[in-house]
Amino acid sequence: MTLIKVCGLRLHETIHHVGSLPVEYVGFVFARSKRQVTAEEAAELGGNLPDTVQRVGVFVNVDATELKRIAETAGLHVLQLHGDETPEFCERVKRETGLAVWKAWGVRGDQRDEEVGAFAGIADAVLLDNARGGSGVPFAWSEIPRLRAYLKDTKLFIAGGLDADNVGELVNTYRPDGVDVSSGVEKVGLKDPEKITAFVTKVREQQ
Ligand SMILES: O=C(O)c1ccccc1NCC(=O)[C@H](O)[C@H](O)COP(=O)(O)O
Repeated sequence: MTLIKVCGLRLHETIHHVGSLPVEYVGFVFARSKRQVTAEEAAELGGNLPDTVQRVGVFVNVDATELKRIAETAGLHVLQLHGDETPEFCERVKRETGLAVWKAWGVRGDQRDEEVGAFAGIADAVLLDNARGGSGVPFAWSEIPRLRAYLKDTKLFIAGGLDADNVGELVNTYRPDGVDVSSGVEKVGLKDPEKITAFVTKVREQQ
């Protein structure tokens, strides 16, 4: 089964809707973004989710002490690190928080793509994304098999410009462990319940 994460949630109505769907993860963005929430807001929003849905915090280059503080306040299960965090930092944060750590990797970003292999066996998952998080733009999916080979058994999530129209092809062709969506389930900057349902339905149809 393909795991599904819906990211960038900010409103109670959307949380209720996502909580009623077969979705495994919701993401709260703590990085500077139009989707940014505070730890307190995330705690309140996340408190309305069923226990089956794990809460993922999205961070860019935040120090370990602040990560811990936000994770505890917001009740996070997973830390998604979207900046220049090293494998050593991921390992330390995992040890100190006891939480799962996902490393986001901007395909064809500042680092050589081969370096993603350094996170294999350290991060609980690697999330391949466009060079900039939350951009709504896909990267070249033809890169997926090559990058996956560096990751060995580490879980692979795909993000970046996914929507109900293209996720079926992605899942069918590349069989990632999980998919992550944000812009593709929005309408005029807000999460759209119909688009979220269409996305989840499309992913589940591929099983
Ligand atoms: O969503 C943001 O605004 C954001 C800002 C800074 C760093 C990461 C961010 N999002 C991370 C995510 O997990 C998104 O779901 C992922 O990048 C996919 O976004 P999209 O292309 O909009 O579907």
